[in-house]
Amino acid sequence: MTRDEIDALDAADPLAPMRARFALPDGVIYLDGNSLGALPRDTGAAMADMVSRQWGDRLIRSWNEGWIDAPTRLGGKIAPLVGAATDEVIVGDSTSANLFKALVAALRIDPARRVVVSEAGNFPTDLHVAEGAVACVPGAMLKVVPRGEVLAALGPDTAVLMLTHVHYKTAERFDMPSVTATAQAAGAVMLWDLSHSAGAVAVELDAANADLAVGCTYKYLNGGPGAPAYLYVARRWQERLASPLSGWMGHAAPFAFADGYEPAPGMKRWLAGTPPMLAMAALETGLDLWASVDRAAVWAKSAALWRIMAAAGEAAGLECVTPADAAARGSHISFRHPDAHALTQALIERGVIGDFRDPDVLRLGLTPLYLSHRDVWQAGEILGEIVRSGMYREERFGERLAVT
Ligand SMILES: Cc1ncc(COP(=O)(O)O)c(C=O)c1O
Ligand SMILES: Nc1c(O)cccc1C(=O)C[C@H](N)C(=O)O
Repeated sequence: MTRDEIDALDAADPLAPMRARFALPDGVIYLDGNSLGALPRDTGAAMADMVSRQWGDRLIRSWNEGWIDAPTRLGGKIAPLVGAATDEVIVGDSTSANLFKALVAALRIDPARRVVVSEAGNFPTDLHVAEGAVACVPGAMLKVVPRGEVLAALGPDTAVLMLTHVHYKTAERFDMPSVTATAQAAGAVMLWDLSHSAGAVAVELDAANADLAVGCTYKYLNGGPGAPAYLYVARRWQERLASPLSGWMGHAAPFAFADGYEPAPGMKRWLAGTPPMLAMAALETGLDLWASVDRAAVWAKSAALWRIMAAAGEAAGLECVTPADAAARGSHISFRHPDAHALTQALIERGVIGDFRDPDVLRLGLTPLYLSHRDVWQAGEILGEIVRSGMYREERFGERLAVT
């Protein structure tokens, strides 16, 4: 595509005004919003209000002035982004902790079903937490198989199929309705990790008849580093499942201060301890940005941005490991290259921030809310220059960073 054609796409982009809602540094093209989303401009003021007024002035009274309901209120704001009803999503804890709660709860449904099935190469925390969860349930075990074998691995002993909807490394996307239906036909509960999906691609949990889902909010939802995660439990399961982390905030009457635990009705039972209100304030600002956004325009722009970067990668002779079919991928693009780490570092030196995923993947996140078509095109031009010139082989790009 020519630069004029790219600029015409920006001129017609209904999401173009959203960019001004983010504080992005000058001289940077940020292609890592799939790891840590950009800072919304309103977040600073919202945090200042949280600290000075809500905490400083209102003190403990703030719990009755919006704090105590934050987990369900924010869950309700995430619900439309994942195709759920507002009373099916709650915000709290990390994705890792929510995975644990969901897995143990699902393993307790039927003592004859003791196996958690997942994909080799799933995001590490999913597999690590599953290891820990099965160790807490007598007789339970984890079966990790290659991606193409997950459905064949389901059997009469399967309790849960746990998959990440959009793969963190390759951006491959599972077909949620058909995979869910296959898992359920085998008698298993389906647990989706939506960390790379929500705010990136259309997700319809209720329409897919999903059972359980988790996801993080610091990527496409722009909640800030370590922002609280969310948990979805389909309505039909809500009174049948209970959290193994039975903390007081999930009690039916926390302020009755009872000795015995009685789970709250609905989603509140999945809460454990006190919600982190400073982090909740930042997250709510990120979520509120989505209220006025035409989601169909986001999914369409994601596909358009992807095509621009795919063309640049192809022109540079890079091997793309992300599916070309828009329905079979998320909103990032990954290239395999033996010097992917050095390429990532060389790009960062030129102002294009992407990331490296071990052992050989250069990963570029394409966030439709704040990237223009021109940004992605320009990043593609820079990528081409770096590859063709071979400058990424220079010694200074050889040093491995602790966090990539
Ligand atoms: C698929 C997936 N699950 C989970 C996580 C992270 O979980 P946590 O927020 O608990 O670190 C990530 C990214 O960090 C992820 O990509
Ligand atoms: N959560 C992260 C962190 O605390 C440090 C560095 C990266 C992350 C990430 O979120 C990684 C991300 N989930 C990934 O897909 O690679």
